[in-house]
Amino acid sequence: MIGRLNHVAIVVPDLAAASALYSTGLGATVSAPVDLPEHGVTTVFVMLPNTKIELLHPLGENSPIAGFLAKNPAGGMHHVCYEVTDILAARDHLKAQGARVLGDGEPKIGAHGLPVLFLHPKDFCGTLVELEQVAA
Ligand SMILES: C[C@H](C(=O)O)C(=O)SCCNC(=O)CCNC(=O)[C@H](O)C(C)(C)COP(=O)(O)OP(=O)(O)OC[C@H]1O[C@@H](n2cnc3c(N)ncnc32)[C@H](O)[C@@H]1OP(=O)(O)O
Ligand SMILES: [Co+2]
Repeated sequence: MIGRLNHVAIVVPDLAAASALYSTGLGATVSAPVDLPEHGVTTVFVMLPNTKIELLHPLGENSPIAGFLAKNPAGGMHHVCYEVTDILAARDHLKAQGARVLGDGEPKIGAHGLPVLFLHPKDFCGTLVELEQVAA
């Protein structure tokens, strides 16, 4: 059901410092920061030849990553995002097996303009999983 690894996300306390670490330090191509108020995050994408790294910082009052940053003040790996071609079929398949879909269970439009859903970390080996629907 899942396809390619779309991105690995890292929550960081300072987006500018993290961007510099990846661009100047590691020599990667790094995007400008983009605010996603619907998701309560600001994102920077690090482009790698085979996948992406998503640097995340909380945005607004009720950010879903505020608690994670409070617990991990230096930052830390936050989620992995796998591609699927039919996100509603994937969701229903996972729900039928008892996995918890976060939020209201309906896909939101994610950082790449495509539908995304999140699955509870306690149901996936302690790792928060994002699913992103891509073209078949
Ligand atoms: C848009 C863009 C995109 O790519 O398109 C994005 O990615 S947006 C990315 C940001 N959006 C999201 O993450 C949306 C989905 N996430 C959520 O709804 C929430 O973050 C959440 C429910 C996973 C956790 O919320 P929270 O931290 O406030 O809740 P709690 O503190 O009660 O956490 C419950 C338990 O899960 C653990 N826990 C929390 N976050 C994570 C994580 N990222 N990875 C692994 N474990 C985690 C906590 O330590 C705790 O464990 P213990 O009980 O053992 O202490
Ligand atoms: Co993500």
